[in-house]
Amino acid sequence: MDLPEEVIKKDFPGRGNGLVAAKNFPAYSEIFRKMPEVWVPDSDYRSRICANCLLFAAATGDSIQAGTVAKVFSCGKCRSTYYCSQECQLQDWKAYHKRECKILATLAPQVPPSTVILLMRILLIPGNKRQRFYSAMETLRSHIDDRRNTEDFETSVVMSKGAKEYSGTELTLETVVEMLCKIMTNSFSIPLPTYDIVGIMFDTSISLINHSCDPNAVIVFEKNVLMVRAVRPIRKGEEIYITYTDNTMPMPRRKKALRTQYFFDCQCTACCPASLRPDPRNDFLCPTCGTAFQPYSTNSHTGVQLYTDIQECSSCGYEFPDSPNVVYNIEHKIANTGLAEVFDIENDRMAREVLLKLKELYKLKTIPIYRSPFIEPMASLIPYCIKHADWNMAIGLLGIEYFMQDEVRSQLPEYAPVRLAHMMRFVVVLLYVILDGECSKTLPQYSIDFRECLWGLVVELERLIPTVYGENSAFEKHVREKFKHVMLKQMGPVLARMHMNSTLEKLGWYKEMDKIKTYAMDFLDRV
Ligand SMILES: C[S@@+](CC[C@H](N)C(=O)[O-])C[C@H]1O[C@@H](n2cnc3c(N)ncnc32)[C@H](O)[C@@H]1O
Repeated sequence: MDLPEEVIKKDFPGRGNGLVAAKNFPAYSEIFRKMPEVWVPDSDYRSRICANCLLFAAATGDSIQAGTVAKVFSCGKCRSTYYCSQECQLQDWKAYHKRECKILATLAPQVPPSTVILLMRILLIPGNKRQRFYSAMETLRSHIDDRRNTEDFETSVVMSKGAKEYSGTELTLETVVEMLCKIMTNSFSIPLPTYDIVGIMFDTSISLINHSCDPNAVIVFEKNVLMVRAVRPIRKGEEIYITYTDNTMPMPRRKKALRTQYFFDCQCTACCPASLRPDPRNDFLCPTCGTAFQPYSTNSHTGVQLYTDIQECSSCGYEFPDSPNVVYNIEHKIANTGLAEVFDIENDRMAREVLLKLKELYKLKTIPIYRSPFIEPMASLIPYCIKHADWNMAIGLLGIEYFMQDEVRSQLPEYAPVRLAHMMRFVVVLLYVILDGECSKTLPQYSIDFRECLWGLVVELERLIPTVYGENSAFEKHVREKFKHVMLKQMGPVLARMHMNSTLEKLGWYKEMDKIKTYAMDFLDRV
């Protein structure tokens, strides 16, 4: 394993190997960057992404959002691996594809799951390189014994059998299964700046980064280059942590997800009883005065959560009628809605159902809008609104996300990549609203100047992108180009230049955005 010189491998009791900083890193700085050792696009994106550089060949509808290449073409032999240029094709051919191409061609038109292709790529590594790679994999955790007791283990065995057979490896099935378990424990997904997950990657040094629900680092991608970036100042010798799970979930759900997927009980600063502190991700509210209270305490050694025995609101004295089961009952109501499991809105009926459930939950007044399970379902409704050109609802939901969820949620400082993705989506919707000539028809009673809002959001995005992706990233370039195009088209060159030289405050951007905020709050009351 070639460990970047900015980090040192260290063994930590209870969590195994981890990476520590070899020097001080200021907040927002890059810790290191590297190309992962192996990566594979996800099945859904295979024909829309360059398998080598991971540039996104966008359909017209997507093109506003993602960095674009003109188009991708498929490998003439297997017809299931796509590239944006011959150069990329050649690079991938030499690195991996020449050994897997025949196999994929035989399997066509079926394409194995991306995890199986990744496993095959590893099994097919030739000669000396293979020896080095396998010995770097040696110490990684597989959790194979934990996995044996899970429902999915049979599927893993079937996948391993497939990879063993296709690749013709001489390794035993048991070894291949263990390798797959290592991949499952140590691989990471590849997000675009828009937060679409387009692939899976595996790298023996990145795998060493441990988890915290209060991380000090984040992984982002610029094409096929991975960057580990500090989101807080990190001192020399301090361990580097990223987050493995949806970090917006409340503590019991995070713990459960980590236990099921990664087989450990999280004792980070956000989960540990000794350091348990107010955390908006966990908040419940007093239904009378709206004061937030912390519902959980935890015995993290056994992984058992204990609910705080709440009898009355410490602020207004409201006596909870269902004390001492207040928290349990709220949790029960959340579970009954099934909202926590909503990640995609598949059809109109589902959209209506989700809206109805959101409404019922909101009416209870005990769960804040910035907390799960409001976040995911609301975010999933946004693409649905875009698809149906329901701009009133889209702007209501985006306003809630921008003002009431992203700003309040802990762990989401303004430089969090997901916040940039949300801002980008806001920009896209405002663009549609303006370009469709829908401006005047959208929320006329609030007299919002959507051009002003769009302009301000783009300026904010431009300011924040370098903190997340570094200077001169493709994402920044893309936003700038898009922004210039819109500015020129919508305002004319003279006006556009005037805007560029003014501050957001002078432009009244905040005033216009405030109108969206007011609308979003009204929207909430009407949900
Ligand atoms: C991607 S690996 C990280 C490297 C790992 N520590 C190793 O030695 O191979 C993920 C595994 O590391 C362990 N791990 C990661 N973060 C942890 C944490 N905060 N506490 C305890 N174990 C952790 C878990 O066993 C998890 O399945």
